Amino acid sequence: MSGRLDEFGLIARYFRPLATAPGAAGLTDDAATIPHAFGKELVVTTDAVVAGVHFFPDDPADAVARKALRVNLSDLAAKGARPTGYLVTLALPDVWDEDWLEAFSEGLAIDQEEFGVSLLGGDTVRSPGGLVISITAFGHAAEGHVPRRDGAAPGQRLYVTGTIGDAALGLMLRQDERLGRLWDLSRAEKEALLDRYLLPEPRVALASVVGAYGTASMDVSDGLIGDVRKLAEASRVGAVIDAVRVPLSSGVARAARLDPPALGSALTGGDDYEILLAIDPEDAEAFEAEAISLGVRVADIGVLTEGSAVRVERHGREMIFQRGSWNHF
Ligand SMILES: Nc1ncnc2c1ncn2[C@@H]1O[C@H](COP(=O)(O)OP(=O)(O)O)[C@@H](O)[C@H]1O
Ligand SMILES: Cc1ncc(C[n+]2csc(CCOP(=O)(O)OP(=O)(O)O)c2C)c(N)n1
Ligand SMILES: [Mg+2]
Ligand SMILES: [Mg+2]
Ligand SMILES: [Mg+2]
Repeated sequence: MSGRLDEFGLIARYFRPLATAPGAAGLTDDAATIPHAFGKELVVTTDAVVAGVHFFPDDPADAVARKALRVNLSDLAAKGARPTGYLVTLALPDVWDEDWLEAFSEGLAIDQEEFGVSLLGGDTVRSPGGLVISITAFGHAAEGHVPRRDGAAPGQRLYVTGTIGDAALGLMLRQDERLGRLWDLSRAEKEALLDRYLLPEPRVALASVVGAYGTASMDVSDGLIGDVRKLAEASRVGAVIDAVRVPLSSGVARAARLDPPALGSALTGGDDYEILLAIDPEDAEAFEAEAISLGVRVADIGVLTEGSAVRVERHGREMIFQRGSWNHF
């Protein structure tokens, strides 16, 4: 069905109701404003999601919208920032559907409520190719408490939040449903993996704790092993990761037992949107206690070392990976 609304009708109907912040000017102006917050740092990030690359073209529109927003909130949380607002650029295929757009804007509305953010503006254009959604998100962090990727030092511990590999195995299940039998997954485990792929859970609740304790931090989007390498390289350190300590959900743990290559996929597949951070050993106990009090599971998966080698061990043996993480090219 071809759209009946024109560009501006579409913006007014589906996006204006989301522009709740005064600085968004009801989406009737050339630019938005963000008020200054004393003692805070304005943190900004952008990530695009593309049909066929980051999600399946037939994924529900509300989930696509929420994924596009959440991958950005994940980057903010990794920098110790709570989100405040965001811009959306929507490149819509020639043929679009009002039901799709309505579900898309409803998805954004749900997450605006959940994470306390407002739409600030954006752009809507026609795409002769596939659907592309680019979001730029803004957040505030306490001044001087924005952990970068380059702050880790030898002797510090490496922590990761949540569980790793659910989304990557969820994606593999989407691509080949027979894997569900090979991995002997229950219905609930299968659903959990598929859900994690469809809808990441950014660790927004942990932002201030990450800012307070992280000496270096990043979110895990491309794959744990490759992302550890990025953090280690930025910090000019090496690392030893104990694969046995990497937290796995019950579905991923069983898949890894029954089908050993699934462990490699979990550790390198990406789409986790968990936070990887370095912590001074003296702060480890306090950090763990604060994370637990916020309901976020954190696990010590290894140590940062002198040098530049990133080694992954399992029961004392080195694990070798063909690829440590996703790469677009
Ligand atoms: N086209 C671009 N123009 C400017 N900066 C870019 C571009 N693409 C990526 N970057 C920057 O390169 C760095 C790495 O990007 P990326 O791997 O996408 O980070 P993340 O995984 O946190 O989204 C980031 O600082 C990002 O802002
Ligand atoms: C249909 C589909 N195929 C493959 C993937 C796997 N995948 C695509 S991009 C990506 C990495 C994360 O995306 P990227 O654009 O690199 O985000 P960033 O690292 O910039 O946050 C992964 C694991 C997917 N999510 N969906
Ligand atoms: Mg990016
Ligand atoms: Mg990131
Ligand atoms: Mg990436």
